[in-house]
Amino acid sequence: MSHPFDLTLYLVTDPRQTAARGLSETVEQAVAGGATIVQLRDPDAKGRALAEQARALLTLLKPHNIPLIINDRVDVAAAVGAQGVHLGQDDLAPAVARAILGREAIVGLSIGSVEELAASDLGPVDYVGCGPVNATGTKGDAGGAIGVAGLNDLRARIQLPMVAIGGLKGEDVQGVMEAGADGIAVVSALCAAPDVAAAARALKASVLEFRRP
Ligand SMILES: Cc1ncc(COP(=O)(O)OP(=O)(O)O)c(N)n1
Ligand SMILES: Cc1nc(C(=O)O)sc1CCOP(=O)(O)O
Ligand SMILES: [Mg+2]
Repeated sequence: MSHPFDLTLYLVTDPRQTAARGLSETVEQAVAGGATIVQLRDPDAKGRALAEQARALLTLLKPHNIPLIINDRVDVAAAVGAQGVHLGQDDLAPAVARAILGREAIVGLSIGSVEELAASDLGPVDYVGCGPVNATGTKGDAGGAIGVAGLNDLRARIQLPMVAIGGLKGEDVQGVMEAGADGIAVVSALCAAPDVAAAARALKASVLEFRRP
């Protein structure tokens, strides 16, 4: 049984977009506004630097009982005792992450198409991240936008908790939630917002308003 988690409002961090405000300050404000889960994503960071960032975020998130997910780096997640890891189709396989991190770890997997779904072992997976729903400037190697229709298609085939990701703004929330997502994962809508807490509050209220009963 993995740590409890709530996909309602999933903050994914980005080193460029948090540079001015600072990583910890950005995460703190997002949590104040209602972010329910946080992923540390810094694809260019070396392991030691990533581990230091992760430890700082764990200290910050612990009193709020909010899980920290490490993007890609199962070794760093294990080293710092993070609650989970998010893996893509080219990262370590979920079964390997599960074997390393144990049964309590939250293991997320990216699925961007029916073909990727067919090639994936969802047995060791706790939730899926589906997208990009829209075009995004945050991830240079993201696949083509799948839109709400693509999300609908994946929802019909996947029983696991699902978070939608990719270019999501307030105006997209109704569509992705009506397609059956359990929440939204965002980088720029929070990290680049002038008021992170206010942006988080507004996004979360919208997710809760439009979530399927
Ligand atoms: C919640 C969530 N969903 C999808 C991704 C993308 O993961 P991946 O495809 O491995 O790409 P990178 O983020 O590693 O560049 C994610 N990170 N989080
Ligand atoms: C990290 C990530 N993964 C994606 C996927 O489709 O798997 S899109 C993405 C970046 C999302 O950033 P923004 O909210 O700024 O568009
Ligand atoms: Mg990855």
